[in-house]
Amino acid sequence: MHPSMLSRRSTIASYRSFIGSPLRGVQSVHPMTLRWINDVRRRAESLSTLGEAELRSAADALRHRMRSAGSGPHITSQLDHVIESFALTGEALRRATGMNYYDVQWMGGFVLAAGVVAEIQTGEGKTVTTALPSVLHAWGGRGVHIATTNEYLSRRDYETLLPVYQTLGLSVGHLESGASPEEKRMAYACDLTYGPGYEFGFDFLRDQLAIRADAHRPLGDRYLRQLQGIADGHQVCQRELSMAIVDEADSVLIDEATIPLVLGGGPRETPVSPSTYHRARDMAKSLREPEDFLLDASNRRVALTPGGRQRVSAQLPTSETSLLLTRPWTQMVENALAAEHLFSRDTEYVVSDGKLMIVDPHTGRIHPERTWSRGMHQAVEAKEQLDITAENETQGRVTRQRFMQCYDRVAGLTGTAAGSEGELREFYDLPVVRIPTHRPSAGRHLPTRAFASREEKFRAVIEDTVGRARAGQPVLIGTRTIAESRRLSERFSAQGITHAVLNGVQTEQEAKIVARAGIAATVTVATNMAGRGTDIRLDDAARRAGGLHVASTELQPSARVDRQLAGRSARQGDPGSYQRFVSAEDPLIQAHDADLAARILAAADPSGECRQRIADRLDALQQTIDSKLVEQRRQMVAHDDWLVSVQSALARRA
Ligand SMILES: Nc1ncnc2c1ncn2[C@@H]1O[C@H](COP(=O)(O)OP(=O)(O)OP(=O)(O)O)[C@@H](O)[C@H]1O
Repeated sequence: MHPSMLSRRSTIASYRSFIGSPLRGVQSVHPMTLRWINDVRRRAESLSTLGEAELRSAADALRHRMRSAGSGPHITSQLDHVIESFALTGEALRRATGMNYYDVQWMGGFVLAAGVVAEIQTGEGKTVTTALPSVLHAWGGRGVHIATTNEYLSRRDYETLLPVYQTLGLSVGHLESGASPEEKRMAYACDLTYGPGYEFGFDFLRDQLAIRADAHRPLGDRYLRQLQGIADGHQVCQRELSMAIVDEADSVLIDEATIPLVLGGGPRETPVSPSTYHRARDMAKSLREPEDFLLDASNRRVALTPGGRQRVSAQLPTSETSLLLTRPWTQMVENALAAEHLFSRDTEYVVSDGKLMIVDPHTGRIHPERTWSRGMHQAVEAKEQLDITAENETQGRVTRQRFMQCYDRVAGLTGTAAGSEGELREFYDLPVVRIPTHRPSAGRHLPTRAFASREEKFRAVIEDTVGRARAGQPVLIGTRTIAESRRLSERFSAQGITHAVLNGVQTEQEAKIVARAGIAATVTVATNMAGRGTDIRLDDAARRAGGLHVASTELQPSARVDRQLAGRSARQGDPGSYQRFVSAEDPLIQAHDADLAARILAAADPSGECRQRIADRLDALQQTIDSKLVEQRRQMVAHDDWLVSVQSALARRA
C-alpha cells in the first residue's frame, strides 16, 4: 500500500473512533458534530466585532499555532484549531460575500476535514463549503489543491472565494490552460491552488518526467547549460502532494478515471505516411459485417474476423516499409472501422477550422489539446478528410486512481456519490458521508415520457417547452450530444422560438448564457456542459412561474448524469421540475438493449405516457452500463498494478 494511503487511513480511523459509526455504505453525520457547530458559531460571532487588521492577526496567530503544532490538523486531537479556522473562514465569507454558512455547510466542513467524501445535494452550496477544509489545511503551508471537473468551474470557484482567502492572508492561484511552466509554478507556490482535476494530474506527470530526466543527467550539467545560456527543459512545478479537495468528486474520481492520463511527447520516430491511413480507410469501407468484422456497439469495440484478417493482410501496402515497425496493418484497418462505425461527428468529436477536436463524453467540453492514441486520432482524421497529424510517442502515463494515492489526504464533495460509494472506497479509500439539505427540496420529478421515434420525441419536447415558456417558466433542455443540441436548436429556430445554445461550439460566452438561463421564459439548449456544477439563478418572475424546468432529451449513460442535470433546478429550496424524454431510437437504448427498444416501440403512446415497467427497465439499463464501466476501471487498475510491479522488478534488477 502507498504510504500516503496509510496516513489517510489513520485520519479516517480517528474520525471513525470519534463518530463511532461503522464506515460502510453512506453514513449520516454524527450528532456530536452539532456541538462543534455551536462552538464555531459562537466564535464566529465574537470575530464579527473585530476590525480588519484584528481579524487578520487572529488568522496569523492560528497559522503560527498550527505550523508549530506540526503534523497538520487532526480532527480529534486539534479540534480547537478546527473550530477557530472554521470561525475565521465563516467571518471572512460573511465580509467578502455577505453569505453566512448554514449549519449543514459547517457540517460538511467537519466531514471534509476528516478526509472523506461529503454527499451534499446539488445546489446546496458546495463551492463555499470547500473553503472550510481548504483554509484549515492551508495553514499548514504545504499547499492545498482544489480540483473540479473543468476549467470553467474551477475559475468560477477561484474567483468566488479569492476575496475570502485574501481576507485571511492566504495566497491562491488558478491553473489556467496554456499557462507557462513559470505561471504554473507560481500558482503551485500559493497556499491554495485551483484547477481542473486533469491539470493537476498532467503537471504531476510532466514533473515526474523532468525529475527522471534530471536524475540521468551528468553532474553539473544544469549549471553548465545555464552558463552557456541554454534554456532548460520542463522544471518541476508542483511542490508536494499534500491535500486534495475534489469537487464533483464522482466526475473527477470515477467517470474521468475510466481512462488514464497519457502525456504525449514528440512525433514518433518512424512515422506512418498519411496515405496509409487513407488506404486503411478504403480497405475498411470495402469490408462487410459479419463476414469480415464484428461490431460490438455496447462495448465500443470492433474486431476483424479470421476471414477479414486474411483479406486485409493480403492487401498490405508494400510501399510502407516503416509500417511494420510501428503499427500492424490489421490494427490500422480496425481503427478505420472504429472511426467509421463508433465515432460520430458532433458526438465524440467536432471538426473546426480543419482540426479534429475531442469532446469529453462526461463533461460535454471540447478539448483541442487532446488526441486519441494508437493511431485512432489519425483514423478519424482520415475519415473526415482532414490533414493527418503525426502520431505522438507516449511520454508518461498514470491512472487517476494511482495519482490520487500520492496525496497525503484527499476529501471530496458531490451531489451524486450514492451508488458509487463502493468504488470510492475500493480505489481511493474514501468513505461517503451524507449531509442533510438546508431546506427541504421543492423540486418535482415528472414521469418519464417514452416515444416510438426520435421525431415524435422532439415534437413533444418542443411542445412542452413552448407551453412552459409561455407561462413564464425558464426551460433548460439537456442533450447528450452536440449533434442533438444542434438538431433541437434547428427545430426551435424553424418555429421562431428564441433560445440560447450552450454546447461548446457556440460563440457566445458560457457565463453569459448561464446568467440568462434563469430569467423567466428563457429557453436554453445545452449539452452536459451545463449538466454539472452550473448555478442557474432565478429571477422573481421565474420563481413565481414554477422555477426552472429541466428536460433531458435522451437516455444518459448513468443515473448520476440525470440527477446532476435535474439538480440545475430546485436549488436552495427554489421551486423547479425535471422530466426525462426517451425514444426507441435513442442510440444508447439501441446499442445496449434491443429488446427494450422493441418494448418502447410496442407500448408507445402518442402522449409519451410511459409504463412503470419501462421506466424501471431504463433505470436498470443505466445500471448495466455503469457496472460495465466499473469493471473496465477495475481491470485498468489491475493492469496498472501489474505494470508497476513489472517496472519495479526490472528497476531492482538493473
Ligand atoms: N450560505 C449561503 N447563503 C446564501 N446563499 C448561498 C449559501 N451557500 C450557497 N449559496 C448559493 O447557493 C447557490 C448554489 O451554490 P453552489 O453552486 O455552490 O451549489 P453546489 O452545491 O455546488 O451545486 P452543484 O451540485 O450543482 O455543483 C449559489 O448561488 C450560491 O451563491
